[in-house]
Amino acid sequence: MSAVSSGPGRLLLVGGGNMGGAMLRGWVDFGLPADDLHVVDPQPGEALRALIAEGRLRHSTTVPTSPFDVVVLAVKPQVMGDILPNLAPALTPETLVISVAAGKTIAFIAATLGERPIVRAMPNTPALIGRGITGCFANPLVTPALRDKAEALLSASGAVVWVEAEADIDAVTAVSGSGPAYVFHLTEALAAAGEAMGLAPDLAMTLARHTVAGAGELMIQSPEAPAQLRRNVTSPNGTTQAALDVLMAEDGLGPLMRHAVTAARDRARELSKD
Ligand SMILES: NC(=O)C1=CN([C@@H]2O[C@H](COP(=O)(O)OP(=O)(O)OC[C@H]3O[C@@H](n4cnc5c(N)ncnc54)[C@H](O)[C@@H]3O)[C@@H](O)[C@H]2O)C=CC1
Ligand SMILES: O=C(O)[C@@H]1CCC=N1
Repeated sequence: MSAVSSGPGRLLLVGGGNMGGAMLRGWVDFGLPADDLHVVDPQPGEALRALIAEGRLRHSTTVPTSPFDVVVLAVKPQVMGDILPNLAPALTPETLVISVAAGKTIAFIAATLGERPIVRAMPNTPALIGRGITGCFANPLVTPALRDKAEALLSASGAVVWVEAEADIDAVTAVSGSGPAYVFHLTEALAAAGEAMGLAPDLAMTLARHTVAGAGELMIQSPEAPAQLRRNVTSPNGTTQAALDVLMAEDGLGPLMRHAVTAARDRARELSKD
């Protein structure tokens, strides 16, 4: 994190919504000075409005005319095409562009912004509490120093991993970019199952939330693999085994998850064509 504290230079974030806002929180908490952090968003949401009110960053509704060292694109993929032509005043040939937009390729971005250092990054919303993970791909114009800068910035949101093939970003999107939603839905489904067995809704949700959160934390803190942690819960012929016989059946969670994650990956591929 020292690179962020010592300054990545001037950073422009385009789009301070759910994802941009979550990354912003990490940059603010890690001490990026307000004068070096500028957000363009014509309709700032609640989180961004709070940071603006606290004086933690600069904000405008259009792209500023001064150049930036790093420009992070966090608008919806569908509006990327409208945004890119407006960015010229904020760019120098050395500006590092980081895009978190699902599906939008480096070639798509370079077609408007020109050949330049570009990183495609796929973060996730646990970034809001510094517990995200970001998968990244850098084009060949990203020097080792720029890669370090990107990694320092993105690690303000949690872990950072790099992939060697740009196409893998679509799979990263499907696994970890969208992944928090699967876990939240699992929590909803677990609570609903408890409710269906007669537990009060609040109690069922409390049990489900703490179970998912506790199991998640255990997976991070324990040296044991998830499969072993699962075995540790499963007494032979006990209650867990009865449930896992359903979840691990041929038509259980495994194929369903593969089906769902493949749908997300395929949608990322489609977004590249919009
Ligand atoms: N939400 C998530 O969990 C993740 C989202 N992403 C990517 O992040 C990007 C943003 O997604 P969200 O934050 O979920 O969407 P969002 O709708 O919450 O945020 C988008 C923001 O862009 C702003 N905006 C719209 N037009 C603009 C313009 N012309 N100039 C500047 N800002 C503009 C909106 O006012 C809004 O605040 C997408 O490309 C998505 O694929 C990536 C990883 C995870
Ligand atoms: O749903 C989406 O398209 C974005 C990308 C990953 C998470 N949210």
